[in-house]
Amino acid sequence: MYVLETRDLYFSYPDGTEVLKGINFKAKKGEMIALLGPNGVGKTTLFLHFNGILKPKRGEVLIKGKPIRYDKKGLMEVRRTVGIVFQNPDDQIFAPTVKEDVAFGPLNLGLPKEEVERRVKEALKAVGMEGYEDKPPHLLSGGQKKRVAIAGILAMEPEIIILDEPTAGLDPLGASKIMKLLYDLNKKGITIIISTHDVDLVPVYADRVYLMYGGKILKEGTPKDVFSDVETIRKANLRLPRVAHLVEILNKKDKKNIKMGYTIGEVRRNLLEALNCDNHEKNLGDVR
Ligand SMILES: Nc1ncnc2c1ncn2[C@@H]1O[C@H](COP(=O)(O)OP(=O)(O)OP(=O)(O)O)[C@@H](O)[C@H]1O
Repeated sequence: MYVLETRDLYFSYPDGTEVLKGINFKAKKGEMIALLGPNGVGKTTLFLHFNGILKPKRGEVLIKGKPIRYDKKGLMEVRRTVGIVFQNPDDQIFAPTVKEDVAFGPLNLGLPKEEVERRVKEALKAVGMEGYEDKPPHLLSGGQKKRVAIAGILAMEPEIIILDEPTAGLDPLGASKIMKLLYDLNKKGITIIISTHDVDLVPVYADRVYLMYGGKILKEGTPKDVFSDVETIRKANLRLPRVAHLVEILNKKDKKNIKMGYTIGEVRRNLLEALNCDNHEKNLGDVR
């Protein structure tokens, strides 16, 4: 059984813009999935279907095998299981202080005060924002706001967290830190689904990739499955990860024969192999 599934999903906005054209998407418990696609292909629109904010024109969305019910009770149930972190934290954070903001969701669930306090404390700890409890969110940096938005969702203790372009607008260090945080949350068992057009980050963190273009899924599989189909990647106006592009150039232009890789770790290992370095295995550690 899948924790989240869409079957032949179609959606158009009221102005007639047809955005989703038959999307079949499946997430297994504990997976870290990247929905990869350039601007405007419908990633956000698809995500808004994952917890019932938008209702499909045709097809269905299933959470843990059950179709979403779009009445108040059904939507409450879905939102306990699936949390969404929007692209712009300002769309999500509105309370006067960080702790009130993170407490908002659990309070709405009607949980006792002590339980809310426990969840707020744990969520802020998980995102590394302890000590900011009384700070007004509008005084935080972009990266800190993103963390608070994630904490607000974590405090709901969802099984699935959907993040719309979690690294957008962050500097390289901030982006890596957010991805590391998501990686750690995923290792604790939370299913994570992110949308992104950052092709360098995807192979490092994702177990599986959906490549979206023109309201359709063009390809699905492991990062290796998806990125080895260079033609489809380019058709979707994306590119290979930089390190894979380097291997492509070395093989094509310099007539080398280096095994392809998609992360720095993989390419480093493959280059060392090609250079016949005999001691590389024990020095490499994590090949991501
Ligand atoms: N409320 C709306 N009414 C009409 N059209 C909309 C609305 N919201 C989005 N669209 C259109 O739907 C299409 C898909 O938008 P969406 O935001 O889902 O794409 P995206 O892949 O998330 O893009 P990005 O990577 O830029 O965030 C775009 O053509 C957009 O202009």
